[in-house]
Amino acid sequence: MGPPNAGKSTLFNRLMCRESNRAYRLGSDKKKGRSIGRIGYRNPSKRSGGAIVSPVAGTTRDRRECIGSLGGITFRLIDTAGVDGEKIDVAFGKKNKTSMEGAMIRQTMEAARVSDLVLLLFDGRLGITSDLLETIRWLRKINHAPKPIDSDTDDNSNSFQSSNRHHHREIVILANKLEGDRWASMDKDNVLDNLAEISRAGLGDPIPVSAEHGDGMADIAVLIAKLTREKRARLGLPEESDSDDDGEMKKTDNEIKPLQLAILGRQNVGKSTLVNSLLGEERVIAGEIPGLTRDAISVPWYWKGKPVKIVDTAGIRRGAKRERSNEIEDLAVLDAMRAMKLADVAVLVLDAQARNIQRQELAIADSVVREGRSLVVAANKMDLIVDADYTAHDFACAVQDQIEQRFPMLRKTPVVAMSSLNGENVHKLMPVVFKARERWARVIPTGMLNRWLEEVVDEHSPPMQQGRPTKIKYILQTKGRPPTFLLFCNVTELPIPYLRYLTRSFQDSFDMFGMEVRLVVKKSAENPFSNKSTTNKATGVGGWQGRQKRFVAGLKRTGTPLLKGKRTQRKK
Ligand SMILES: Nc1nc2c(ncn2[C@@H]2O[C@H](COP(=O)(O)OP(=O)(O)OP(=O)(O)O)[C@@H](O)[C@H]2O)c(=O)[nH]1
Ligand SMILES: Nc1nc2c(ncn2[C@@H]2O[C@H](COP(=O)(O)OP(=O)(O)OP(=O)(O)O)[C@@H](O)[C@H]2O)c(=O)[nH]1
Repeated sequence: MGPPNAGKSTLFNRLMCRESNRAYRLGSDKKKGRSIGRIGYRNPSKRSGGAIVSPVAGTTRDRRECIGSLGGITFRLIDTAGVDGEKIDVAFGKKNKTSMEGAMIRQTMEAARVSDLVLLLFDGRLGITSDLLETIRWLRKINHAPKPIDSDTDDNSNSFQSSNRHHHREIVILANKLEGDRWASMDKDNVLDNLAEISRAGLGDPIPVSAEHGDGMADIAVLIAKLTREKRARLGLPEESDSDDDGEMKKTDNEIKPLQLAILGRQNVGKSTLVNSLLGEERVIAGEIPGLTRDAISVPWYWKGKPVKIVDTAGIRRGAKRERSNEIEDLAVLDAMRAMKLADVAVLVLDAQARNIQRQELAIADSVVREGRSLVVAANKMDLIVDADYTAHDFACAVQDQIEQRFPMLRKTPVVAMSSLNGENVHKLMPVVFKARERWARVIPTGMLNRWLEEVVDEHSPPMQQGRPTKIKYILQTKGRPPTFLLFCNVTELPIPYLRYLTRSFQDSFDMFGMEVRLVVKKSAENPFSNKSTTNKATGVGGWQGRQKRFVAGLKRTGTPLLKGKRTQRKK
């Protein structure tokens, strides 16, 4: 926490535990920049997955959370928006400001409320400013506010119930940007003049640190270790052993994997409003200013007892519409695309007032399926459609038609028409999302697949190639998420229209809409399971039955037996 531009996000990124925050375990930004496809961004920047860092004051808006780690201790880490005099006036009701200012301070206040330790950062090179002093006064006031039921016991639910238990938060002041010997060599008059004020606040001397260079992290580590020990003693927990936190992490790994849900769309279509409506609280900042959301905010949540990680993302404008020099917007789009790549299901939010799906939205839909994610469309702001002849159903059909024209494989993509602002039909979204994930991850029994193949080939056989009949002998699912199949044929390729026919028929038969169905053609002289000579003489198990057994066992074990096998062979 601290004034704008103090280096809070830089410190957040430094303390972020990349191991535990899997969302950030991808390769280099440069590499991902290439695969983003049509949406693209101009500046991959130096950042690799944390909060957006920029010299522009007021970059961070939402409260961003992750698991932090320092000195072997893991903890919940929160980045907040910069606090200045104006926002504090808003907080105390002295000034009526835009909903954005008010929402920013509410989010920051909530972060302070749920924390055991507040690291109050300021730019040590500037000395102590009036903004910092005001922030200190404000923090002292909220320091004695009730703390919610211990966040340790409530980490995943995100529902901070209030308790009457008063809790003292430790506030520590960090003088940032003092790398190397800057602190020792700087003229501290300005700082010392104001130290008395800080002392009066009972906050002790500032600790010189450099978030960018990592100086002073040992001091923060000692502080966190001390607080952790104290908290354990308070809660009556045994002394921490070295492996304790690792154990906790492993336990979390083994729990049911949450559904990763990314909320995507153009600016101002109502993504944040939808997230808040689903969560039933003002968790992210929503408002009429376009481009309000910047960081992709991931919120753990339970829907009907099922874990979900919902990610609100920045609105995506077409590259051409973005200002050339707007690095923050580029970074925000990059973050949104990263969230999409990690999602199981992506909800594309549209503004129903536009009547037609926009080119940019089609580009987002295209990126979602190219990345192998499952797509659901939310037609928002239906309350603003006053035309009685134009119903939610009409809109849903129009959207489906337009998507189909551009991307035939995306026909019948599920569309939910709703109004996030008044909550109408919002409850219909999550069942559709869960169904979409279930289908996307589905593994279809080989027998069922081959019966389907026989039927479709009987109905419409593949065209001859080079005067010879084309034979599709067998089909196997090599992978789910997205569904991927291997077609064993007597040719290396099947004509695209025929592949389309197979895909359409497959989608109709297995109800797999809103995702790419990947059909890979493999030339094979024989049906892979008809070779009886593979019988193991020792066990007597073999032929196609043995192969199929091993295949199914492999599929259960890894989900991608064939691809894995290939990879291993290459490595050798
Ligand atoms: N020299 C130096 N610069 C730093 C250090 N920490 C952060 N910065 C720079 O300060 C600028 C602001 O950093 P941010 O982390 O975005 O600051 P913030 O407090 O999150 O800013 P807001 O989002 O505006 O509240 C960036 O240009 C950083 O590179 C540091 O330790 N030393
Ligand atoms: N009438 C109406 N207004 C809505 C609805 N959903 C959102 N809004 C309004 O649309 C505006 C934008 O909402 P946000 O939720 O901030 O939109 P966003 O897509 O997150 O915007 P960015 O942060 O710019 O990407 C706000 O003024 C909302 O009140 C809706 O269902 N009906």
